[in-house]
Amino acid sequence: MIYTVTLNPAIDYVVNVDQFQVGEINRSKFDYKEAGGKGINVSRVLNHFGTISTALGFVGGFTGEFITDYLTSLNISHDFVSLQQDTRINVKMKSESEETELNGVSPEIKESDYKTFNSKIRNLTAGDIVVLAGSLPDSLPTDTYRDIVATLRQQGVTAILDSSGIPFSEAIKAKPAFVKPNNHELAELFNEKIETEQDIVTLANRFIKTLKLTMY
Ligand SMILES: O=P(O)(O)OC[C@@]1(O)O[C@H](CO)[C@@H](O)[C@@H]1O
Repeated sequence: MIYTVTLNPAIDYVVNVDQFQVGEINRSKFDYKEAGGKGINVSRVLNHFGTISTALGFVGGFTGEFITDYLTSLNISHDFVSLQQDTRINVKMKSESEETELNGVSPEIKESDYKTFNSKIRNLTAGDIVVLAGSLPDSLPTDTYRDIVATLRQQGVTAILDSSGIPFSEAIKAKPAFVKPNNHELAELFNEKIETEQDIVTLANRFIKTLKLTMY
């Protein structure tokens, strides 16, 4: 069975304006809301290609309800832990030439919430595949992905990771089966600048060599 984990999901509020102007009233010409967060997006794409997955993570409040209703309407199975505080709202402002994003504050994950989530992770078994994707909520420690990956590996579960910053550099120590750093994440990991395609290749090779991981 495939599972996706979105510890920090969001309602993505996508707003289209002609020319975004800072400090002015910008009027949307077309907008919509959808369930977002990188793990949920993986579940949506898998669903599009007819592959079943279950979305795990945390949702809360009316925004959390929007997310579960949205996934249910697409026939995507989900088993989130319910939080007291609202799931965040991320605003994606699309203008003619560029996109500006404003990602909201994550709700608090209490110790008891995390325990409930962790017991779901501990119930997974050999042969299962888990995609862990996106940022961590502020209330979770930066080694959270590392712990999850280590637990999954012990259980014979394949862990796939797409994250960034310290949570990513910590998690790769637990050796997930697959990772997918983009150019910014690679540069951040090695504290280097990427200016050319060759820089990407060089850092990617260094990454593969030093960490003995598979990269796509
Ligand atoms: O704040 P994070 O977790 O890094 O990213 C969250 C997010 O920006 O990533 C997805 C893909 O862009 C969106 O659906 C969502 O709003």
